[in-house]
Amino acid sequence: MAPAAPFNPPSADLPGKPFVPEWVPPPVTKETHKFAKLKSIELSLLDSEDPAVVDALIQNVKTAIRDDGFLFLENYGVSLEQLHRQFALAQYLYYNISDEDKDNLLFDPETGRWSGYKHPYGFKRQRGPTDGIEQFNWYKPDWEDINRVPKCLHPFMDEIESFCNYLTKSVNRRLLTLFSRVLELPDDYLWDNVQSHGSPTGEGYFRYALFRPVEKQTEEASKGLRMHGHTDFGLTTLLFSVPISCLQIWGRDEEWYYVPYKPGALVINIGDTLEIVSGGHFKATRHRVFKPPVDQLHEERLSLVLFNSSVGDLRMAPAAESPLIQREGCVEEQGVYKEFKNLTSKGQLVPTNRQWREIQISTATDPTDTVRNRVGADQVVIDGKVMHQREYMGVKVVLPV
Ligand SMILES: O=C(O)CCC(=O)C(=O)O
Ligand SMILES: [Fe+2]
Repeated sequence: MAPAAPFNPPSADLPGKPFVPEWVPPPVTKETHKFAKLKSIELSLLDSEDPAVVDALIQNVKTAIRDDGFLFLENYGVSLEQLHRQFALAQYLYYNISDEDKDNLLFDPETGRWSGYKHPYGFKRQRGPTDGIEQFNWYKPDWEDINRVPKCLHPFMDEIESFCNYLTKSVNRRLLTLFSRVLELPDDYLWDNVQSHGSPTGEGYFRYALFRPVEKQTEEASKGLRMHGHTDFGLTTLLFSVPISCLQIWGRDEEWYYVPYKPGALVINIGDTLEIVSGGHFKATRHRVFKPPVDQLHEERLSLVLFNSSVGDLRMAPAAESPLIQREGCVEEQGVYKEFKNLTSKGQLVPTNRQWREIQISTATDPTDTVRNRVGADQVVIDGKVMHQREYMGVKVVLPV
């Protein structure tokens, strides 16, 4: 393939841009116990003129996503300095956002759209117990109307928008090429038929999140959980590897493992859509956010995330044209693909992508909710393990706690 152009953002020093203090990565944990060993993929190898190199790359991707459902992505075209500038902007946001913007731009997740500012009092618009998580999320309307963005970020929207355009239209597009090739489909199959378009994040969204250390009361109520075990509902999620270790991944041995810090790397999650479109060959990544190891308990954690979403009106189904699926059939051992297949085989319509996304956002529960998070309410015991069980539009979702 023609070599992909590296990220070339607008300058940080244009006239009128306020000074933004550097982001200094906090110290890495000394803890090594219960850390995952993730496979790492170099995206730049897709440009190689040697077909053997490209074949080996596709094989590596295939193994990583079929075995683990997650991988590290490196050499994708954004330098560490460019990335740290985005973390500096996220940090700047939380030092400078006004109370007026916090009120005016407050999210309303009950609409199914997690757009705007999330206060640190839980996942509902009304304030609940403190969870210490602040977020700003850009959806399509937030890209189109500057008044939906905190004022302190207005001078930097050129950089933020160009970052998201690069992540979506270069990094994610190349990533989808790798996945299309694993399915033995044309390079742009997933990009053209499944990925949503029309804004810097399509119908997906981009997030600047800040996790502050929590009080004892919050920690006790949530048992250290900051976000429930879940799978992302979209196509792929691009998470930036961060020094404060809170993100955990559910291993094949049914234990949680922290994702280690790899400076500059992206952690790639497979979303529900990709599990379904691949007929279960790719597993949606089961992950959660948990308190960090003891030596990081008092640190603030910034997290930047790009959620790539499939076309909203699409009813997800396996890509029947995939030679891999035709040859090997679908893989039904677990997960959302199996549940969708059950519905289809009963002659029922599966949710559209937008419905699937919006129902989960609008009914999200808090890790601090001691009424919902117990056996008999949202939890069940399966084979001696406590699992979180929800049902969305007739689709049962069972996830590790
Ligand atoms: O902040 C993180 O590392 C993960 C967040 C996450 O999983 C999500 O928002 O879906
Ligand atoms: Fe997630």
